[in-house]
Amino acid sequence: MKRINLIEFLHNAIKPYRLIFAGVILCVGISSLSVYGFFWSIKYLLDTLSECTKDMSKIGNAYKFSALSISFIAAYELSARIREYLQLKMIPNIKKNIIDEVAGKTFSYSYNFFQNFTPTKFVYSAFQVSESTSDLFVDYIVDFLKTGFSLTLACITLFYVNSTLGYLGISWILIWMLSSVLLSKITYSMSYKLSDLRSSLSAKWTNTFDNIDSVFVYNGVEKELEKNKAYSEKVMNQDRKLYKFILLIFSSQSVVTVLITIFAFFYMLRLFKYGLTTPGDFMLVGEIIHNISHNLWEFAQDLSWLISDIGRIRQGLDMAHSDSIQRENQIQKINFSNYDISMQDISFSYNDKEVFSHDGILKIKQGSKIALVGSSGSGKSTFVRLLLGLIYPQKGEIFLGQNKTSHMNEYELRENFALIPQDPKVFEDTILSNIRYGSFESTKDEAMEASQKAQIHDFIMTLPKQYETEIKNNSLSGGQRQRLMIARGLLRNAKIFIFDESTSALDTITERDILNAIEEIDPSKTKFIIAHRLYTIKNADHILVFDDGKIVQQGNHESLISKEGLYKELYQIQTDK
Ligand SMILES: Nc1ncnc2c1ncn2[C@@H]1O[C@H](COP(=O)(O)OP(=O)(O)OP(=O)(O)O)[C@@H](O)[C@H]1O
Repeated sequence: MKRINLIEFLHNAIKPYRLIFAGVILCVGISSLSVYGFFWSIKYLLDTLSECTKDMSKIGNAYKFSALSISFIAAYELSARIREYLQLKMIPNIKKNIIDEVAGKTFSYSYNFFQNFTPTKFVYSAFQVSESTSDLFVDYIVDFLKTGFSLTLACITLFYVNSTLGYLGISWILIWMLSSVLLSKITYSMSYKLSDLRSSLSAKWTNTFDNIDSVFVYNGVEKELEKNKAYSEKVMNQDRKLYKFILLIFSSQSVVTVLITIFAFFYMLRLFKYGLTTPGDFMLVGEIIHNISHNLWEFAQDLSWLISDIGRIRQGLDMAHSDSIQRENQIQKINFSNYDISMQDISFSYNDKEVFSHDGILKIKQGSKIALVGSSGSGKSTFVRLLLGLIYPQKGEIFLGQNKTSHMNEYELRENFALIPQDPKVFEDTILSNIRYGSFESTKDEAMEASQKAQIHDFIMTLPKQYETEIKNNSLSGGQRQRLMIARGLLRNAKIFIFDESTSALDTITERDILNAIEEIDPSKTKFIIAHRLYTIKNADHILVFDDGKIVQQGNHESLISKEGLYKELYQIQTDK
């Protein structure tokens, strides 16, 4: 697993805006120079005014320095506003791109990743990455640049006034920065942990809401509140720890600032006493000390928040990259003369625990109707996921036509399938969009035809906006969702249909009608039907009986019922014969 490189990630985010970013840097430089230009012109104004107390003929110079001071203020304001305008052109776009990039990366993960992840934790972390990354650009990069320019100019000015003060300034800045950087390592690990705790807390809340029926029916509100409170306390403690630490750093830095200010003022007074400084120099040094102190504070604060943000970004990126199974096979050109399926010496395991295997060759002819039966957890869905290329066997090969599925492009492989899942969920969109998900190019008439076959059309026509009605999972019954999925599947021009327990939530009459609709699907299409109710698959061409991750029996209904075995046992239990 390759960790996402943070620097590369930030560099990619800023790359398209190089020119604007260069403009921002230029504006920051002009602003800093204007501030110091202002300080210098005020120094000369002050010195000229003090000479004017003796000789009024120099008042013309005072006007010149006043005009210069005003120009520096104007230059500062102008460059600051241009910088903000440039940031406006850049920041919202960077934020959007980062959200898009995180979303795009998500879909490159394997199906296994989605089976095991917690959506809220992921979404929370992804948004943290986006927000924190844009903060990096808005607040920190610009602020650090400002601080860098300002402190450099401050040191140059101090050296010009007095070299002792210059060395004092440099030492102060270096010690402060070094200690801030060293201490920030501790802040970083604290922030990383805090971000992880926060995203886990939101995942806990979602889990509670996912179980809302049980929470209400089993009077679990108190228990849920308690559970979540325990977690929010953990978050609070970690938060407090971080704040305490930052306060400690800042307090020690405050002491240093006061000591240095005392020294600088007494030292300047001494120089003044011996006529070595002018009132203008005094004002200049006072301004610079104030400026250095202000900039160092900004630096320390920015650094602590920057480190917190980097902790958040790192945690989000690590989480987004916790994928483990990736395909390494070469993608090859595909070629179909038929859509027969075959498997050879297959074995698939989750975390080293084998959940499906088949020794030897299993062949399924194009156009056959295959039933998969067996108890819960026996491996039927795993078998289907292997066919769909959602997971890949650690051992053995699956062929579609003459092509190894592991060597096929995933999109090209899945184009051949329509899946009607066991636990249907809808997109929060219109009914029509949900059905047309089966084929984005299909027309409304085709979607309506599929809905009729799936026995859902009449229901749709009773809705206020019919096919344009917006739906949510909770606004449809389980059976309605199942029929919607069947319509979606029928709309796809697939070669292989997989019906995973797709009539389990339907009443007997609707179930019969749907089974008839399945019968009517083009006979050249292969159909897999996973069913617990064996009467629904009696007329299948071939029945595969699963037990404990293996196909333990196969044949048609008559042949299976005529011999002792799991199928006969299950059939007898269900029919009471
Ligand atoms: N993501 C996963 N991680 C670990 N084990 C898994 C995962 N998904 C499924 N399993 C395990 O694989 C085994 C086979 O599961 P599978 O879903 O294929 O069974 P099934 O026959 O389809 O069951 P059902 O009829 O209840 O849907 C089970 O023991 C299950 O616990």
